[in-house]
Amino acid sequence: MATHAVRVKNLTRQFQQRKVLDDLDLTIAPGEFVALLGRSGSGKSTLLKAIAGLDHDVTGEGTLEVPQEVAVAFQDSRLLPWLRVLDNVELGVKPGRGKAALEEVGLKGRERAWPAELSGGEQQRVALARCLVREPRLLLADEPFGALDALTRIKMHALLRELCAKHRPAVLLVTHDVDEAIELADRVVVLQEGRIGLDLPAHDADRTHLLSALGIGVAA
Ligand SMILES: Nc1ncnc2c1ncn2[C@@H]1O[C@H](COP(=O)(O)OP(=O)(O)OP(=O)(O)O)[C@@H](O)[C@H]1O
Repeated sequence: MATHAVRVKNLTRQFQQRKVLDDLDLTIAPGEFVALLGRSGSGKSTLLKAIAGLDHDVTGEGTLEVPQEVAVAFQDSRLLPWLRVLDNVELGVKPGRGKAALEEVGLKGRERAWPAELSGGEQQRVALARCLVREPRLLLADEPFGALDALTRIKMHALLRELCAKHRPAVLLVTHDVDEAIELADRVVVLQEGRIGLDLPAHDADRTHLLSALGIGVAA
């Protein structure tokens, strides 16, 4: 088995003259769940897009080793409104696995619904099902729960944990939420000045320390 699911070395990305990612290194082991924190504008989405292969302008002498089986989930579900739920899930893959994937995310019986008939949380479930049918070795998620209410977010955390335990993809989850990072991930990394400035096992990650790394002071 490969020793890593993702290996990024010396990755640089600049916009005009400004380096957003500056010689960045990051390795993720197979099946490892990594949460990526960082201040707003620190380059989290830029890194995710580069790893997803959605950015063709990354530069540097870098290495970017990413498996072929990658699935990406965004803050909005990006479902196509003119396709029914099942067709959204099976878009671009061999049909047949969508029904089971929808059942796994708790949407049995909703295969023929239109995206607009679903709640925000249900739409994110469909987006997760769409990831699942791709049997990804790597799941990239850019604040997938950011737009959900607190209760729905808690339910989605439980679902994501369950799906990850079962399918064991490597995960890179971008989040603003320190508690979400500690709760879900095996490892928490913080993007600072274009590089991974802090890299800790989640069980060692201290909330106050992480908040201060993000520039958020906490009153004692
Ligand atoms: N296409 C682009 N053209 C110019 N600048 C860009 C482009 N994409 C991103 N940037 C800049 O790169 C920086 C990092 O953006 P990015 O979206 O990666 O940050 P982020 O950490 O994901 O932020 P947030 O937490 O607010 O979503 C920002 O200053 C942004 O303005």
